[in-house]
Amino acid sequence: MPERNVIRSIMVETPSKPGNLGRVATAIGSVGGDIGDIVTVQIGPFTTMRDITVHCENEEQLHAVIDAIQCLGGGIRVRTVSDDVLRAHEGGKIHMKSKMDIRSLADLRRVYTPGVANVCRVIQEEPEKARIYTSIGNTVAIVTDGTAILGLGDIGPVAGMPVMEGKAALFDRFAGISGVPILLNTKDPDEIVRTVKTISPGFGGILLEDIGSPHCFEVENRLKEELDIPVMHDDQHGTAVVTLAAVISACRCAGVDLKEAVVGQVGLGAAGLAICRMFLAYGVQRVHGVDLNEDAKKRLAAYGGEPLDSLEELMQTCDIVISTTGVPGLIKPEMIQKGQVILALSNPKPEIEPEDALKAGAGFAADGRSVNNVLGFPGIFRGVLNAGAKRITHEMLVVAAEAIASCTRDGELVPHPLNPKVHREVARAVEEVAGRGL
Ligand SMILES: NC(=O)c1ccc[n+]([C@@H]2O[C@H](COP(=O)([O-])OP(=O)(O)OC[C@H]3O[C@@H](n4cnc5c(N)ncnc54)[C@H](O)[C@@H]3O)[C@@H](O)[C@H]2O)c1
Ligand SMILES: O=C(O)C[C@H](O)C(=O)O
Ligand SMILES: [Mg+2]
Repeated sequence: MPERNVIRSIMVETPSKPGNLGRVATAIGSVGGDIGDIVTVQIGPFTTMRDITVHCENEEQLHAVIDAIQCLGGGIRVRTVSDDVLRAHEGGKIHMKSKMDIRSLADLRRVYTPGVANVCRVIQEEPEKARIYTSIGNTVAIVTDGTAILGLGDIGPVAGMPVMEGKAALFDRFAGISGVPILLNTKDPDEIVRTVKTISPGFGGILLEDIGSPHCFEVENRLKEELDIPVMHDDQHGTAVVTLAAVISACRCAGVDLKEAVVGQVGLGAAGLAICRMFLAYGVQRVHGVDLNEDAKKRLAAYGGEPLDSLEELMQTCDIVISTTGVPGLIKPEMIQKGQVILALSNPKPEIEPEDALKAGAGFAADGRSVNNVLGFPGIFRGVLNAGAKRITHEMLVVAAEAIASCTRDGELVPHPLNPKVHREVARAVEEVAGRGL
């Protein structure tokens, strides 16, 4: 089934006579459009208006759908075409809400002044009580400088805000954590570190998001060292955890020993280098990598991986290929070897569509929508916050990956993100390891 990323609401006017809706539906289907909801907005004596949600593979198909409806004639007309996803973002996706009801003067005095003053004094005397009497221990800052927003590149922090709001929504939905987007108007590592340290008292943890390489490595390392709350760069370690989980599942299905497999990483930026480090630390003997940037290849070599000269060579020599370049269509079907595992993880579009990779002979294939760090970061933070841990360790990341793999059903590479069990199991595994270290 081809992916249908273009979703639009088409307002169609038809004469109020039987059979017209059928003609419209047939026209949409005849050019490959997939119909979602149909809402009848208005039935008049002469004309009827319906809002039809149509899912298309691309913009060309959307235009073909519109033309097919317009060509029906007989008074059938497309009135408007609107973008549902854009509309759903109006006003943003998140909102800070009070947990306390404020209905009476007594409520007001308890929530706010003068009652609150005593709570402040309690925390002043015993600062660790902030964990009990404030939301700090359940709040994570989602920090970006906007330099590597998905695979869209350096589009700036404000343009990246929909992604940060999305991560906050996922934190809430899957782990009951308040995520607060923090947009930084600087790319300078010193300034990023200084700013995050300055705001850190208000947070139980820091999730760095879509901060580009190589400065993301320095920013994360320094913050980990200088803060006593957990810090994790999602694009590095969240991604590495989920990728390891997917590969564990693929190897289990294929009856292959992962540690003996040859792993090839295309793109050695934030996600790619962390994936290589994760596989090497897990005991995989041979991890190859390619990147356009020579410094990125040197970083791989410093961790014990083996840089290669070309994508073609990597595709010919590796059993498992993972790509995180942000370049759609980089991997061509003719490069795929029979039985290869292909994880093309770039968002919003992969280096090769999974169905094209499978058609070309891959044994397993997935893209960045299913093999996505949403399976990792909510549970990882739930686990460390529950345990009151000060840092996220490699062992915690490995048990998180194994927990994800343990929730994966036969024939799948990763579990569905809406399966609440996966986030619970990741949190449980991480909390257990974190608890041992305290
Ligand atoms: N599925 C997920 O959960 C997930 C998580 C993180 C990142 N990603 C995706 O991975 C991509 C990269 O993200 P990042 O944060 O690592 O970015 P990044 O900018 O840190 O890294 C991208 C790397 O790819 C290299 N590259 C670019 N074109 C290349 C080519 N033709 N051949 C080889 N190397 C090439 C760049 O030199 C760079 O080192 C993005 O599209 C992002 O959406 C997916
Ligand atoms: O945001 C996502 O969907 C995953 C990942 O963090 C990315 O940058 O692509
Ligand atoms: Mg990201």
